[in-house]
This record gives sequence, C-alpha cells and structure tokens, in this order.
Amino acid sequence: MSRIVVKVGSSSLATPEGHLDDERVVAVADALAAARAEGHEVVLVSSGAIAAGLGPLGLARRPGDLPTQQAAASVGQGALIARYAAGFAAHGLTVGQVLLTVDDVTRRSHYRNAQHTFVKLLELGIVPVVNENDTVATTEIRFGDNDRLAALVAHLVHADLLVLLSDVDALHTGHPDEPGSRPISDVRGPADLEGVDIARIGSAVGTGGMVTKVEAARIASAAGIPVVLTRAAEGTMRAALAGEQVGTRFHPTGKRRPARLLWLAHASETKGRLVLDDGAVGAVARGTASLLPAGITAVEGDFVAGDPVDLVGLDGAVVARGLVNFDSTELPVMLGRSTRDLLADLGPEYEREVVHRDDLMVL
Ligand SMILES: Nc1ncnc2c1ncn2[C@@H]1O[C@H](COP(=O)(O)OP(=O)(O)O)[C@@H](O)[C@H]1O
Ligand SMILES: N[C@@H](CCC(=O)OP(=O)(O)O)C(=O)O
Repeated sequence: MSRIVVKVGSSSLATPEGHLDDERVVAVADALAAARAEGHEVVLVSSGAIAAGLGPLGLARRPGDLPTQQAAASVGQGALIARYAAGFAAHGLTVGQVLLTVDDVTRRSHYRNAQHTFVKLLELGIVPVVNENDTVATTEIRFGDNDRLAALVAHLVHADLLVLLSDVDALHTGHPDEPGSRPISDVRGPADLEGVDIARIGSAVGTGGMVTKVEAARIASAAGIPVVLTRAAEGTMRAALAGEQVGTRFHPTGKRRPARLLWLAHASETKGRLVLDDGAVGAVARGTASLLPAGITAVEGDFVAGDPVDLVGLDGAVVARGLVNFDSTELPVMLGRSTRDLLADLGPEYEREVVHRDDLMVL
C-alpha cells in the first residue's frame, strides 16, 4: 500500500469559460476511488473553488480582482466539496475538507496541527480534499498556486508519490502548440530541464502554467518523492495512480528533510531580515549552530516572535531562513551582546538564541 497525493488544476475541472464541469469532478473522484480500492491511501489537492463560484455569483468569467476572487472562492469551495462528497459517496467513501493558509504550515504549532489532522483523517479512512483557504488569504499571505501547496502536502503526509494532473499529457520541450515540441518522459535532475521552455502561460483558468508545476516537482523530488505529471483524463489518471509509466516522471533527486523546514524554505513570506556579521554567517551556513544576539549587527522589518525572517550577510546575500524567537522591537537592545550579559542585564527571558538551529533552513 502506498500513500498518494493527487493535485488537480482548475483547467482540468472547468469549462473553457471557467465554470466548474461536474463530469470532470466525478471523473477525478472515480479515479481516486479506484486507487483506494487497490489499497492505496489518497489525498486530493483540488483547485476549482473560484471556478465553482462563478455560476452562483452570475459571473461570466474568472474575476481579476482579489476581493471578488475571495467571494467566488467562498461560494465555490462549498459547492466544490459538495460535488466531491457526492462523487466519492458513490464509492462508499467520505471526504474531509482541509483548507490551509501559509501561516498554518510555517508556524510550528499550526504546522503540527495540520500534520495531526491529516494523520487522523487517513487513519479514519477519509479522503482529505485540500485547497488553499482563498477566502481569507490576502496577497501577501497567499501560496497562490496549488502545485506548490501539493508538493508541500506530499511532504507533510510522507507521500510515496505525487501526481500532478493538468490539461496536458506531459511536460513538453516547449509549449505543446509549438511545432517540434515533444513530450519528456523522464526528468532525473536539473540537466534534463535545460533548454525546456515552460514560459508560455497555460489555460485561461489555470494560474501558474508549467512554471509552478515544474517548481512543485522540483520541491517534491528534491525531498525524495517521485512526481508524475499527466493529463486528468480517465486512462492517464488511472495509469499514473497505478504507478505505470505515463506522462512525465520526475525521479527523486534528494533525501527527505524535516517537513517543517521545507515549508519554511518554500512556503513562507519572510517578515524581516537579520543582518549577520561574518562569524555568524559562517556558523549558520555550516548548519550546526543557532543564531545568537552577539552575531547580529542590524534588524530590518516588523515581525513578532514566531515569524519567518531572512538571515543575511553584511553584503545583503541571504544565507538562511529561520523562525525568530523575539519581536523586532525587542531585538535592538540585544545586538552584539553575549547571552550571559543579557541574562544579567535583562533576565532569563533574554538568554535564549534569536533563531534556534532546529528552526533554520540554510539556503
Ligand atoms: N513546456 C510545456 N509543456 C507542457 N505544457 C506547457 C509548457 N509550457 C507551457 N505549458 C502550458 O501549461 C498549461 C498547464 O498549466 P495551467 O493551465 O496552469 O494548468 P492547471 O490548471 O492544471 O494548474 C498547459 O495547458 C500548457 O498550455
Ligand atoms: N485555490 C484556487 C486555485 C489556485 C490554483 O493553483 O489554480 P490552478 O493553477 O488551476 O491549480 C481555487 O481553488 O480556485
């Protein structure tokens, strides 16, 4: 038995005008139910909330402005999950809705919550149906694309396979409409992507085109999870879920890393910067040391304890990203001082590291 995360994009669920197509939703539910019948655990990351909201709101096409997108997602997410619930119920399966924001997965406590939720849902035999919580996600706290979200969920649930379903049968050497462009069956590392043109945007309803899919595949495969990218058509979906050679397979290029750090590196918007002296840069870059106040020369931005921040050298180059243990307003009096000195002067609350090494991701 293996655990499979499947991501399906709006372009595979919507009509060309951007409205949700019921038959396509049912086809996805059927394919995942077949995988469940084979003994696999499945997690579905599904776009389509905005598309599903257009009809009920009387909108002709996908809105360009964020508030209307949020309203459409609010109306549409309920409709989307109702359709999945009916589609899976036909196979005797129950779905559980999981809506995530960036904060849920970058802050330690929220992150553990999300992980526990998935573990429990799978234990209970539920099919988790995941989407970004678009209704409350504003521009600055938005993943914006479900491809990357799916890669991070795959890592979070320790998936054995990530399947990215789209409206193309595979990654091609160039946009599929370009003459001479051909499908790529295997990607074993960055060299296989040299010269591959993914710049042209995709369908009118999809968001990221191939760029976000290749980035998602890079994140997952670098963390040891194989990725298959193929079309959300009945035959190709089933073949991909059965582990058959179909579409493009991105082979693992690295080993699993602590999941929370992967989120930190790929999903978080940093709230500020800590400027490090050369000694601290060296210590942090080796990946074994925590960041102490003595090695910090300046603080930039407004943040509170628990926020992600960039750690930069004196030249401004980003060395690492980490979760900071102090508010930006608390740090200025601490800079350049030893923890012993801070303990004596300000008390035990100020003796701890500014960023603990377990909360650091060297970039
Ligand atoms: N090199 C490429 N290979 C395959 N598809 C490409 C490539 N470059 C751009 N694309 C476009 O990316 C689209 C898929 O992205 P998108 O529409 O965002 O899908 P989704 O809604 O599934 O996330 C394809 O339909 C295709 O037009
Ligand atoms: N969360 C949004 C979709 C975001 C997204 O990544 O869309 P897509 O590129 O179609 O997978 C929604 O449900 O409408």
